[in-house]
Amino acid sequence: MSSRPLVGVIACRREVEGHPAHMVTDKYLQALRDYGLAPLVLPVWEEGGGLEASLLGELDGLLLTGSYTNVAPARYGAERAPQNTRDDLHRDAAALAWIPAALDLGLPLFGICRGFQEINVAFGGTLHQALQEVPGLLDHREPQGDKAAQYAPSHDLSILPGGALSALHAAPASRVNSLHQQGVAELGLGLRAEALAPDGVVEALSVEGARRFALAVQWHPEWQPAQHPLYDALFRGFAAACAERTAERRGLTTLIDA
Ligand SMILES: N[C@@H](CCC(=O)NCCCC(=O)O)C(=O)O
Repeated sequence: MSSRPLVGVIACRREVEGHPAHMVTDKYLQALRDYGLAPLVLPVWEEGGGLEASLLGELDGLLLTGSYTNVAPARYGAERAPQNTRDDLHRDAAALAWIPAALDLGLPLFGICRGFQEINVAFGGTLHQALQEVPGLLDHREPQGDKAAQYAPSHDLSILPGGALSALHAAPASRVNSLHQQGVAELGLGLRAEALAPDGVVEALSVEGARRFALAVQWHPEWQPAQHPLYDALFRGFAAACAERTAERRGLTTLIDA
């Protein structure tokens, strides 16, 4: 048996070569592997929410990745804005079923970009569908250029004191990349804002009262995490929580077997 904690990674459903497919870009899987974790891609289906939520109990962590698609506005009671054109209803169904199940199981939960937005919606929060159209807010979309330019840090970040993020990374400020059009409008009940962009947009959140790591960020820490102290701290914190869960799960298995 691998000693690496097993981390479920939500897939996106897209058409590939004319067929519906389940896919995750490699940088998410590679980052998990680099931090000592074993990623397992989880398929999503709209009917039944994909993989049965009870199977999450076989995992040591859950990663909700970024995606160019958006949570359907009907999921948070909004009309569709014209700038909001890309859905993945299969992923919406799976994410919104798995988030409460993962938290009930005490599974470490890490949300990135779309994953961050899904956690907010799962807790009853709402999203701005086009931040760049909201007076007073910055344009949070990626800069033009190659991937290195798009994923380079592009705005400041204030880390709020006394929270789960500041416990992982003590510096009160950082700079992060930014590749999103949507963002938190109202924060869901039971979530805590952990970091803010210069325009006040929530950039990181945690789940209050969660048994283990339950953090989500609007930026992309999976991009070269070892080169950025804040990104590195996030993956180290998630990996440590997953390892703790592995120890608990395997301890329980041994007790049941005895
Ligand atoms: N579509 C949402 C979420 C943005 C997001 O997750 N971007 C991912 C970019 C590709 C990647 O690096 O995985 C929005 O626009 O706000």
